[in-house]
Amino acid sequence: MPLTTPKVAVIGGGGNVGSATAFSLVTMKFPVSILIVDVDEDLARGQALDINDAAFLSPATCAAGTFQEAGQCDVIIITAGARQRPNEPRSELIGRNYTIINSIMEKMQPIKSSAVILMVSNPVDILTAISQKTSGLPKNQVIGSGTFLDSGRLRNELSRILGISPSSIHSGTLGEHGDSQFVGWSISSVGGTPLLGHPKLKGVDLQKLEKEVSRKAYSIIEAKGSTYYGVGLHVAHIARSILGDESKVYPVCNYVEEYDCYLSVPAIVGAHGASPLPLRLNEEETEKLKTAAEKIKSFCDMY
Ligand SMILES: NC(=O)C1=CN([C@@H]2O[C@H](COP(=O)(O)OP(=O)(O)OC[C@H]3O[C@@H](n4cnc5c(N)ncnc54)[C@H](O)[C@@H]3O)[C@@H](O)[C@H]2O)C=CC1
Ligand SMILES: CC(=O)C(=O)O
Repeated sequence: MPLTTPKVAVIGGGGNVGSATAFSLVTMKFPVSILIVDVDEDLARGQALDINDAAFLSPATCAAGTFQEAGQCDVIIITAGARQRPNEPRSELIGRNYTIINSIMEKMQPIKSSAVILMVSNPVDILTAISQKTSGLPKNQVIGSGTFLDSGRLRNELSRILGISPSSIHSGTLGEHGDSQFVGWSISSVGGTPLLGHPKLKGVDLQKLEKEVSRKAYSIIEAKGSTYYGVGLHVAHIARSILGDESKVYPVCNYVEEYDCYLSVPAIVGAHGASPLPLRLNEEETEKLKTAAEKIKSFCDMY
């Protein structure tokens, strides 16, 4: 346990995802000082006051702050920027969010050398890569929420089919937090047994299931305009694993040397940021991962 209370900044914390993340951190009941930063300072102040009312029942505290203060936090969560319109792919947000993310990186300088940046804004894989370059932090200290949320969605669906708790199903979505994401079926298991042999999966259209999981955000955005509760809690769990150096394994967007690219594969998440685990996918899935890496790299090359 650190001797001083760790500090987390949520940049864009005035918005839906940022405030849901800050609120989730408070409900997780560990000591943390949360700083809400937003270009809309009134909104940031209002969210901080509201969330701090909830923090009364938790060891966490929440206040509004500046970009400079955010640069000195232990974990810097970035949720600022535009969100998708109905039916819009995440990758189309790059034009709107590239400038925003660069301006945030500039305003935070000098960034604390041991800080971990946790990107959430979309397109998350591309913005993670870009913010690593502009922040000047080592590659392992800049990560994105990646496909952790998609993996949660997948495990919820599998839980419904199998009648097994989602936390006991080891399966995940990999690659891009976007339309090219895919399920690592060949490395999925339950109770130490390969998932694909499970009798309750017989007759289940796995391709359809995979598609529904990858389209879940579109369905939510169509119905209510944006997604935020699910991502907020997933991001809070990633932040806690970093702050507490918990070494949890999550499929986050992290730098994978083999592909010279940021993309989601299972990684150990701790105070150092993230380090990818060796991955043994089958041939077809390896091809899908390569395709995802090429797609992400081709976008990054344009910026
Ligand atoms: N990675 C993931 O799994 C998910 C990512 N997202 C992404 O999160 C981002 C935010 O979405 P929402 O919270 O729904 O949008 P929102 O519009 O509710 O909030 C965005 C916030 O960013 C602030 N902002 C804009 N420019 C800024 C700047 N230069 N500096 C500081 N703050 C700035 C705005 O004032 C606003 O408060 C979007 O890019 C969205 O696509 C959303 C859900 C899941
Ligand atoms: C919006 C988004 O990226 C999601 O909910 O997956």
